[in-house]
Amino acid sequence: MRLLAAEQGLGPAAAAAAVAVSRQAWLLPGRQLQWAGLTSSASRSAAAAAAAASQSGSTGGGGSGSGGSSSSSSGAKLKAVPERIGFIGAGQMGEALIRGFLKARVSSPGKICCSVRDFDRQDALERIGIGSIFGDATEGGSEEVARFARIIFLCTKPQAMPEVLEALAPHITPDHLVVSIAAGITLVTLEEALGEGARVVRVMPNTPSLVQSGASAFCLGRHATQQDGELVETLLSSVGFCIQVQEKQMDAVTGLSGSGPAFVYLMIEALADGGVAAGLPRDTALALAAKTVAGAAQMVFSDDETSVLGMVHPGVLKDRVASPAGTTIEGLAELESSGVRGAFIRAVKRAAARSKELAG
Ligand SMILES: NC(=O)C1=CN([C@@H]2O[C@H](COP(=O)(O)OP(=O)(O)OC[C@H]3O[C@@H](n4cnc5c(N)ncnc54)[C@H](O)[C@@H]3O)[C@@H](O)[C@H]2O)C=CC1
Ligand SMILES: O=C(O)[C@@H]1CCC=N1
Repeated sequence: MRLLAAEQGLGPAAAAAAVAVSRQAWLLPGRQLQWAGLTSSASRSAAAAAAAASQSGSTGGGGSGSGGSSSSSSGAKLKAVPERIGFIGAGQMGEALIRGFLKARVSSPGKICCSVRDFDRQDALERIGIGSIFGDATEGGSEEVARFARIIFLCTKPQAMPEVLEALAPHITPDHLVVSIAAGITLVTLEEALGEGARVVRVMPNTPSLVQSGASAFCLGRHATQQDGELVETLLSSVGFCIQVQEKQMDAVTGLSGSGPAFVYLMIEALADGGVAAGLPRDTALALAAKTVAGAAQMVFSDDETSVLGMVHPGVLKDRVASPAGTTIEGLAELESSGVRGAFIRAVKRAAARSKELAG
């Protein structure tokens, strides 16, 4: 059994560092995950997640420097990506990624271009310093993006993808890497639309990427190289946790971590409502609710004698909160009798099923 840092006579800072080191040792790169369905790169990503959680709030700093290295959300040094990056569509998720990349300094405004359809998007991008803003992707924008950038993120709605892919296809060369974040749109659809040999990666990010706390999964197309995978991993790791999965798992990822932030916001809102109902002012209730959710999530990545792969089972943590004949068990009983557990399971399954439907 490992000695706790405190038992070794270390102060709080050294103790924290020792815990981080022991966690990293537990999650050494290359350590094989035992869980089914996760690829080997998952072990690197799980280590990043554990480290990220142990350093909550660390973001790699603001600003928009270029070149050199940057910090991932885990605090690890990342190389800034030298390739120019294009975005086709920059709404909620596209802008979250752009802002996240800039905050992490993995790219810089001069190395990013966007094709946008609306004036409000153009204004929003200009405000964060993006200078190369082209028009609608179906009206010349995609050609300009392909000329400017070697990595092209497709960030339009799935329903808009057929026309976007059709407009982009003639301009894709073997030098381009195309990264789609569209829910449901499969690698085969992307590859067939973009033409033989197109290097494609399918990603499912989520909006907390904006604050370097994203959770993303990706899978590689037939012609994407290992370097392409590493490049995408570098970009996604700069804005949070990232894991490589098999494509057949992407709908489940979409239902869980893609849509999941909305489910959690609903939970935070409801918790805050409960606080108000119990007598708290709204702002106090909301702050307590959100901090409770963030802290509870962080605890899953804490290191103790029960942790596996840097994670403590939430059931163990739940039991530690609930005192015999106390307050928590009363609340838990209410949640269970209301079917909340089943509701979350069904919500993820339904969102995953919708992702599959979007494939067409
Ligand atoms: N919102 C989220 O939390 C997540 C979204 N996604 C995926 O990201 C994609 C975008 O979703 P959102 O950002 O939520 O949608 P959004 O509607 O906020 O953004 C899409 C943007 O694409 C633009 N657009 C549409 N057609 C265009 C064209 N021909 N040329 C240039 N721009 C065009 C729209 O004007 C809009 O600004 C979707 O495919 C979705 O499945 C993936 C993960 C999470
Ligand atoms: O709601 C949607 O369809 C997108 C995909 C995942 C999150 N938002």
